[in-house]
Order: sequence, then structure tokens, then C-alpha cells
Amino acid sequence: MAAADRELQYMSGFHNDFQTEALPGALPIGRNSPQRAPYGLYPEQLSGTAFTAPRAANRRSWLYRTQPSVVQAEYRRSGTAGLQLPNCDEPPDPNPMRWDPLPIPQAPIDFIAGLLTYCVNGDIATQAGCGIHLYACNQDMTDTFFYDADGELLIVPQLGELLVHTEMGRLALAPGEIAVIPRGVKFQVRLAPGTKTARGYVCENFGTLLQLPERGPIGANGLASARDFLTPIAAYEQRMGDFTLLAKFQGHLWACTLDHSPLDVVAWHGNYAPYKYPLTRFNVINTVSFDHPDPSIFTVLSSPSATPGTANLDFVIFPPRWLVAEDTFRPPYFHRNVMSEFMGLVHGAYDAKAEGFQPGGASLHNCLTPHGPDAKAFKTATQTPLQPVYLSDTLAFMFESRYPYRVTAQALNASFRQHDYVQVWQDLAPQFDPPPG
Ligand SMILES: O=C(O)Cc1cc(O)ccc1O
Ligand SMILES: [Fe+2]
Repeated sequence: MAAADRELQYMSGFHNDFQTEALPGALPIGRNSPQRAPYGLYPEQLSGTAFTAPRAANRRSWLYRTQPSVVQAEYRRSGTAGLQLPNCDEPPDPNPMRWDPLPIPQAPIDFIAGLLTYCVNGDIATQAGCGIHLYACNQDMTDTFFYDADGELLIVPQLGELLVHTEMGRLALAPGEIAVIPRGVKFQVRLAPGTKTARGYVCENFGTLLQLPERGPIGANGLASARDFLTPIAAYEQRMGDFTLLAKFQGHLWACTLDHSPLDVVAWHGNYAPYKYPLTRFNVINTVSFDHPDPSIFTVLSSPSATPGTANLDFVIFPPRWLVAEDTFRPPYFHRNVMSEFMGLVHGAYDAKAEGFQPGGASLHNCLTPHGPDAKAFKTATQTPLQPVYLSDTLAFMFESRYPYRVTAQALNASFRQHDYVQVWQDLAPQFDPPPG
């Protein structure tokens, strides 16, 4: 099969034990590390969990590459303006926050340089919490590659199609789909033909690897199904040049040079690999009687913490769906949540906030910060006659975490932050009308 035809083919399944080779015979058979691997390839193990992690949680892959990853120069400190840690001198902020869409860049900028950290929670060093970044870019990464030693990257494109070239294969990624690049996997992001500008969200999970949530009483089916997750087949390039490998390590960027493309993996096998998932495949469960269920019924992927049911990170979506609840306030209720909620919007409108929360925008409702439908949404939802309604053109999502988010100075002070966000609730006047006497 020609190299170009091999691109963008996928294997189905979630955390399966996959095996794939871009050249017939490149994968050793029956052992991981033969005395001499086929075609002079170097075997290299990539461990995503401790060697001794229980079998069900253990993740590792064996990569067969033209040169081992150690063939690279010394790491030196690097910096991009946008990838930042929150200022620890300032206390975390309980105010509800919202941002207009991340502005589209005018100057040339690639995916990594175009990342802007909004907030971070937990602690990278103890592998708890996550970082939340938005990206806006208009250039391919060509001679620069990247890996993240701090967390796996959940990418949620909002605008434009990406081609993610990873050392384990190539993924095409469009708005409405998500991808997860495992911690440590080297990759490069390019723009798909026809895409001039791309924008989206990235959640960097420092904790337990994302997994499918339990279905509990829902039963054996529903929500996201393992077979709809797609992992790329092996694809490699043999390219010499002056290349830079960027590494995010404990919150900071480091860079080293190398004279060959690190995307030189000819074959691999294992259960630690990138994957993508089309959110349209999500089977949406909701009430068919009354009341608004908690949004945990919309969980696509979850990173558990040590406390049962209390996620390090839940990735929750609000996709198109029927609303049929009777005698019910149908949008999200007013609430105060001990978990912290960061939200984004891929397309359309969100029913709790029809205006102000825009595609490419973001909101943050931190631990126990009161929030809910804005005054307009409350009025509409309490006055409209209740018919079955199809909520079309909507795709919001939430990164929900047990750890409060600390917002970076650049996000706090961004020109596109809506400093008057709290006003959206202030018209909720008293309407208490007790019986006389
Ligand atoms: O705050 C939000 O908009 C997210 C959310 C949605 C919902 O349907 C119920 C609770 C909740 O936190
Ligand atoms: Fe909420």
C-alpha cells in the first residue's frame, strides 16, 4: 500500500492491545526485544503507567523506530508566551468568570505557540488535576515536535481541521471530534487542507488516565461505546533536518535539537496510544419523565481520583438532544457544586446562556461558586409551554474537577474576558408571592 493511502486509517476500540506495522514484517513476532529487530529497527518501550500497575490499568506500548529516542541533544529551557502557570502569590479566585472567543491570530503562529493557558488545578508533581489551554493557530508545525511529560492531552477542536502527526500514526481531527494524545507521545500539529485557522480547547490531564465511565444502572450499553474510539495505524517519516523537540516538563517548556524526525516509528504494539472519538456517536441518556438530571449522565471520559465518584477530571458534553421533561424547569438548574466547572462551546448556543457564551469562548464556575441559567434563560424556560423540543445546533462541554482552578494572570487580565459576567444574573428579582395573611 502506498504511504499516502496508509494515512488516516484507524483501528477501533478503547485501550485495546493493538498491533500495527507500516512495513510488512517490521513487528517482531513472539517477543518485544529480539536480539536484532526486523530491518535494523530499535525497540523502545513507552510506559504510560508504572511497570507494576494492575493488569487492568497497565498501559504501555513497544515502538520499533529507526533510532531510539535518546538520539537527541541536551534539553535547554525554552518558552512560549502562552503556556503559563498560575501565579501562586495571588489567591485562587471564587468569582464566576467568562471569556469571549479566543481572538483569531493575525501573525503566523503554530499550535504549540498558539496555546494559551487559562487555568491549572491540582498539582503536576503529584499527578493530580489538569491544565486548561485554548489554542488558536494558522501555521503547520514543520520542524518542531512536542511531547507533554505532565499529562495526556484531550484536544477539543472548535474551528478548523487538524492533522495530528504522532509518532504512533496520523489522526485527522475536526470540530465535533475529540482526540487524546497520551503523555509522552511525540507529535506535530498541521492544518488540514482548506483550513486557514484553527481554534479549540486542550485539557491536560495530570491524573489517572482518562477512561470510559461506569454505566451503573444504565446497563451494558449507552453513553460512549468502546468501538467508536479510533487509534491510528503506524506511519513514519525518514526526514533529516534541523529539528526541535519541545517538551513540557513540570509546567515549563524545554527544547532539544535533533537531526532526524522523531516520527520514525515503523511499527508498534500495545495499549498506550493516541485515539479520537466523534462526539456524534455519543448515546445521550436523559429523563423521559420530569426534572433535569445531573450532567454526569453526559460523561464521555473520566479520570477518577482515589475517592470513589469524585473525579480528578470528567469530560462531559451537552450535545443535540430531545427535551421532553414534563412540569420541569428544563435548562440547567441554579446550583452550587463542590466540584469546579470549566466550560467551552464548540458550536451553536447553550440553553442556560443563549447569549454571551459563544463558540470559542469559555466560562469558569469554581468550587461552590453559585451559578445557573441567566435571567433571560430563566424567564423563557419558566414561561414557555412545554412541548417536546429538539435542541439542535448545540455542543457545549465541561471539564469538571474536584480541584479548584487557579486562573493564570494572562486569562484574568485578558482583553477578551467579560468582567461584567456576574450581571447576567442580577435581573433575577424577588418574585416571592406568599398567600395573604
Ligand atoms: O453549570 C453548567 O452549565 C453545567 C451544568 C449543566 C447541567 O445541566 C447541570 C449542572 C451543571 O453544572
Ligand atoms: Fe454548573
